[in-house]
Amino acid sequence: MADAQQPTAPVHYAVLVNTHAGNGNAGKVWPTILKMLEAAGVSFHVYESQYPGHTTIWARSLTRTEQPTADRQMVLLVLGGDGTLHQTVNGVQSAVRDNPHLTPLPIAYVPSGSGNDFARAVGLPQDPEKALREVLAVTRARPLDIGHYVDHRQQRQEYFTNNVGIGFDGRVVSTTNDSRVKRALNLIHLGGLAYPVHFFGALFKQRPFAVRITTDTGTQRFTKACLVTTTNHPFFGGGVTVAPSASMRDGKLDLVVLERTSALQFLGLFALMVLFHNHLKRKRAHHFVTKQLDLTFGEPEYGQEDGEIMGQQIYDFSFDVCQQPFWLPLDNYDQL
Ligand SMILES: Nc1ncnc2c1ncn2[C@@H]1O[C@H](COP(=O)(O)OP(=O)(O)OP(=O)(O)O)[C@@H](O)[C@H]1O
Repeated sequence: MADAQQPTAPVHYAVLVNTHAGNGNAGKVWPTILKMLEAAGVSFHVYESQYPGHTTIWARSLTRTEQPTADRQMVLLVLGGDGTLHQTVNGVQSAVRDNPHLTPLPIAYVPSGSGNDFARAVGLPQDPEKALREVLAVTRARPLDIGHYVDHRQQRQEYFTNNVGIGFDGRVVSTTNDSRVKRALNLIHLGGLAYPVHFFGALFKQRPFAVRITTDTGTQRFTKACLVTTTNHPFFGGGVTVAPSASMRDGKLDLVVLERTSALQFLGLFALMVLFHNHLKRKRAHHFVTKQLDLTFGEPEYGQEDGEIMGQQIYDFSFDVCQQPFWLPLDNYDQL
């Protein structure tokens, strides 16, 4: 893949802030980040998210109106979690899809969510202040893979930086983000415990299901699938290594299918994934690396994309890969 060298026009940052990310953590670090931006003397403007989905609208409109010129390179600097980054990528890419003459604006990122899997995948510090210092030293954008899917039933399409999970991880995310337990734990600053609580709930509630999978090499049908995750990089669920060898530069997506014969067997497989990352060697685990992918489910299942709820529905998706320029300190670019 070509390394997109950018013109060295002066950078202007559009800072897209979601103070609600990370159970409010982003709101706490934002005053410090703002002071650091002012102290660095960089040119910037702040766009604060007022409601879920607002960041997509900002990113889409900025991509249309702030195309790079010889005098100015606009960079979208995201302060939030994986969900906020997801919204930003969708704003940029949907604008370019509607008007292919547009250049996608590069995205910089200061992680302040609860999972921060994208930051982990690209080797960006999890500490927002450290990440900002590194981001401000970046001088050019470089492309990385992002996933794209078409939802045939709902007739819509979407982009993702991390993964789309249908089945077990979809259920954990959906029940956690939707739950009274999480709101109660948030009040006593223990929101992080909500995931383990719902993990064990999902372990007993998630029944095996059928899925038909078509990859570059053919079609296969599974009848006892429990987790069907299409991923752009190794991590999901806040640092769990679902696909250890997944690359953001190979122009391909990794698909991991875990089958379930009993709650105990699935728990064992999941434990291997969390502790030793060697789950893909087991008989009930299946791994595909593919440029294109069709997933067709027979029954309603829960889904998540980049840690955001997709709802419970009968999924019929086609996936492929495209590129997004990122304004990040990618010292490890060749290894991604
Ligand atoms: N003004 C707002 N009010 C309420 N929610 C918002 C607002 N703006 C954005 N959101 C929502 O905040 C949610 C959380 O954001 P995000 O995913 O970035 O953080 P996170 O879930 O803590 O991080 P991670 O995905 O890394 O675990 C998203 O679902 C987004 O839609």
